[in-house]
Amino acid sequence: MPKLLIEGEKRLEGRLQVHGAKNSVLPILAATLLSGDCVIHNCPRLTDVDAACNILQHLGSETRREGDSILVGAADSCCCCIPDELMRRMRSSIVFLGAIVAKCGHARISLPGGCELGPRPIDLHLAALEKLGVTIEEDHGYLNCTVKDRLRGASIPLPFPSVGATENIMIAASLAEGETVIKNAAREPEISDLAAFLNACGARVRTTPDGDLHITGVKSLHPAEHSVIPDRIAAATYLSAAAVTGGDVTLDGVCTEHLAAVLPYFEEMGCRLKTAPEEIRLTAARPLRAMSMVRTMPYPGFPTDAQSPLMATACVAQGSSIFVENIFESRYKHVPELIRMGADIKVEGRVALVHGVKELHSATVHCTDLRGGAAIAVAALAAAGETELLDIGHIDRGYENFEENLRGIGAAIRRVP
Ligand SMILES: CC(=O)N[C@H]1[C@@H](OP(=O)(O)OP(=O)(O)OC[C@H]2O[C@@H](n3ccc(=O)[nH]c3=O)[C@H](O)[C@@H]2O)O[C@H](CO)[C@@H](O)[C@@H]1O
Ligand SMILES: C=C(OP(=O)(O)O)C(=O)O
Repeated sequence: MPKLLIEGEKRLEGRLQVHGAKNSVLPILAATLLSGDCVIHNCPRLTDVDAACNILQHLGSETRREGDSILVGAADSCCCCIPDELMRRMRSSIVFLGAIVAKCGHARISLPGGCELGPRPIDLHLAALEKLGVTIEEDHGYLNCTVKDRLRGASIPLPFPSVGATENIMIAASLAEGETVIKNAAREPEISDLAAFLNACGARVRTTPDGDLHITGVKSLHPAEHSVIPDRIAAATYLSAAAVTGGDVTLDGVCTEHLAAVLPYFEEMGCRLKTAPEEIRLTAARPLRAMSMVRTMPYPGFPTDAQSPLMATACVAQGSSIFVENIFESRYKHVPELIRMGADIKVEGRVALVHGVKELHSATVHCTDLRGGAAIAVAALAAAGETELLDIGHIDRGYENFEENLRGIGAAIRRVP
């Protein structure tokens, strides 16, 4: 199994281009099933994106990569079934359900994979699709879904603004008869990006000032060309890497606005930020100062996906930082690995208390999940000695050219088979 070897204590300096957002490109690729013949630009090279293309191919669409673009051909006939092996490869496989039922009127899928962050039920997805007229029956780990006639628009109040459920409803409701209103819809930038793509294909999706999403169903969608937004979580990770190494790094191709909840924490740590709409320069303080409380919340709050990379920087900041994880029940799996590297962290339920230490040291550590793995790599960049990072397949799900990017700004990091 490949692993990363990271020799720490190298100051990061230079410029780095941030890739397109994993959490945008995946639902957009699912939605292409309804429009066909699309060109999607700024698609990162990630194993999750490969998985999405494999699902599209299995369903009957051709996909071809040209540079950072993916060309998706129209599926003449859709096979309507995603096998278990493909479903398990990522969380976003569930977002294909809304697309398949809208296109074919029936679907057979099993449960999705993705990072293990505690229970990740899909009850909100299924209840919403039922409201749109889908009948769902469980059959030995598979869901058999059927639509009588056509999907019908409905009022769908979400008890929690689930990102995936909002996406599934948006895609399915685009071809439903009549209007769908999603109350308490997720507001993440990736939701707006999916809406922009659907609208480019002829859908009618709009957000009202109170944050509700209104989707007026249309008869069919047409092909479109779309460019995916920058990955705000990759940006937050590379800023964390710059901060923890006392570095001076400029990120290109970002959307600063999407990072509004994250950037103030770097300033609190004493880092200087110079921002333009598509560029952020971080000049780190030495030593870093602890952060006040970081509470993860749905957008526009602090993103749960950025919790672990920021925690890695807090490990070497002077003073104590508090993290409160409000989105997932079990998103501190990286903590025992950081402790192996000398971090001082206590976890109680949703709260993690990080006492900054003077120095981290190298160790043999495992990626526990995607962002947890990236966080451990960030810590290793600051640690004395050479860290051996295992199970790096998690990192490949969400970071394009992770080690090349970091090496380009001065990190001593290499992948060994
Ligand atoms: C591929 C993708 O875009 N992944 C992101 C997406 O995941 P994902 O779409 O899975 O996240 P959700 O917003 O749906 O989940 C948030 C919370 O709602 C709960 N829930 C969700 C659905 C449901 O049917 N029932 C239910 O109880 C989940 O268990 C979790 O506790 O949003 C998360 C929250 O911003 C991010 O961390 C993930 O990176
Ligand atoms: C949790 C994440 O991904 P997924 O939902 O695909 O598991 C993530 O991107 O941090």
